[in-house]
Amino acid sequence: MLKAAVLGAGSWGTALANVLSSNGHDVIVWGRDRRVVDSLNYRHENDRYLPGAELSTTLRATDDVNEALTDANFVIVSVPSKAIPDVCTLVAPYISSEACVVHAVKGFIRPDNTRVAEYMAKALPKIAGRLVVLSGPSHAEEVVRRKPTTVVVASESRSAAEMAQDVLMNEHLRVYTQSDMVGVELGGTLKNIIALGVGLTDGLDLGDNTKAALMTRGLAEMTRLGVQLGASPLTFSGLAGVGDLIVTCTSSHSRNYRAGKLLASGLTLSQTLSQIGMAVEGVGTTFAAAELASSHHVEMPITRALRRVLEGLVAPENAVRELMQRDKNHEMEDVGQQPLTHDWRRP
Ligand SMILES: NC(=O)c1ccc[n+]([C@@H]2O[C@H](COP(=O)([O-])OP(=O)(O)OC[C@H]3O[C@@H](n4cnc5c(N)ncnc54)[C@H](O)[C@@H]3O)[C@@H](O)[C@H]2O)c1
Ligand SMILES: O=P(O)(O)OC[C@H](O)CO
Repeated sequence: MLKAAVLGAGSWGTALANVLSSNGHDVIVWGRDRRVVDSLNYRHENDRYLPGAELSTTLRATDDVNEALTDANFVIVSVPSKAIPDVCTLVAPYISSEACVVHAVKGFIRPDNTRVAEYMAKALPKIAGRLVVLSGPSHAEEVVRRKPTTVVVASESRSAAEMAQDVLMNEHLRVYTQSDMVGVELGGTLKNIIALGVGLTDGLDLGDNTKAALMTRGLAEMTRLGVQLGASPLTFSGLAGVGDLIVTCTSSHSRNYRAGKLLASGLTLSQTLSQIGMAVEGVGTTFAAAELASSHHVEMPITRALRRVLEGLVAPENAVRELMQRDKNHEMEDVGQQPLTHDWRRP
């Protein structure tokens, strides 16, 4: 049995803590909101973020980070990306250099557009070698109800990735290891842009062909940026790429997809975010990816169009029209596919 700490008492932190506790580990969740901490301790429910889901009765919670991290040799960080700098500062004095630290965050650190693992490795150098990224198609609402789910854990350290796999895996949650940390992190992060876009086009009733087009061409631009930032292109055809893209673009659980739909209904961005009331990582990620695309000279037309929609510079219908009217292109132009027939080799 491990002593595990989960930092973040939102939907994902709670669902992951429940997995660990159901697997027989001694788990304590740290949350900053006393009301949520009390709900976890006294009602075995997270009535703010996962109402109605019954949690393990051995799961404990605290608002004292020192208490959470004392003797913890397995730590999961599951707060929104914008909270990562503050959380790193807060935990730095207490986290053990022996701990295996898994981050389950899907976003960039603004304004520098740093990956979360990259940021954490610098902010918490003592755990850099034991850092793991957890990603993949996994809505907290389903994980907490034990629906069969698959995720990926990636690390530079094979033993850290395998420890995370052993500790988290059970008959409802299948955990794969990976060595491509950058790809696993970027797949889970960038798909949120496309889910926002699909929510918008579904909200405008543009149909299933449009959805398939956005998902497929979205995956192409996610992969292009990922490869420029050091990822393996193959990772984008795995769980952390296409797997997470499918679940986020097609599930009513997705906050990013729902945010897109609300925007299409005419709500402003701030009205949309306050109506959702939870992390909608795709918004910050759209700005981050558009900036990274421009500094790395990567073509990301969907991301660029969505950024203009979020800035209020173009109506969603017009953004779609502009995307459809882009210059003619070869589907595999950007991935360097060689022509397959003699005829294509003619100038
Ligand atoms: N919900 C899911 O199904 C799911 C699945 C996979 C990954 N994720 C990712 O997990 C991360 C966390 O998302 P979530 O879904 O749990 O969000 P959430 O909105 O459900 O909960 C966010 C939690 O973080 C806390 N928080 C916010 N700012 C904080 C700060 N400065 N210090 C401490 N705590 C702070 C909030 O109080 C809340 O408990 C996101 O990057 C998200 O993309 C979520
Ligand atoms: O609810 P979303 O849109 O933040 O998506 C949650 C997870 O990333 C799905 O894998």
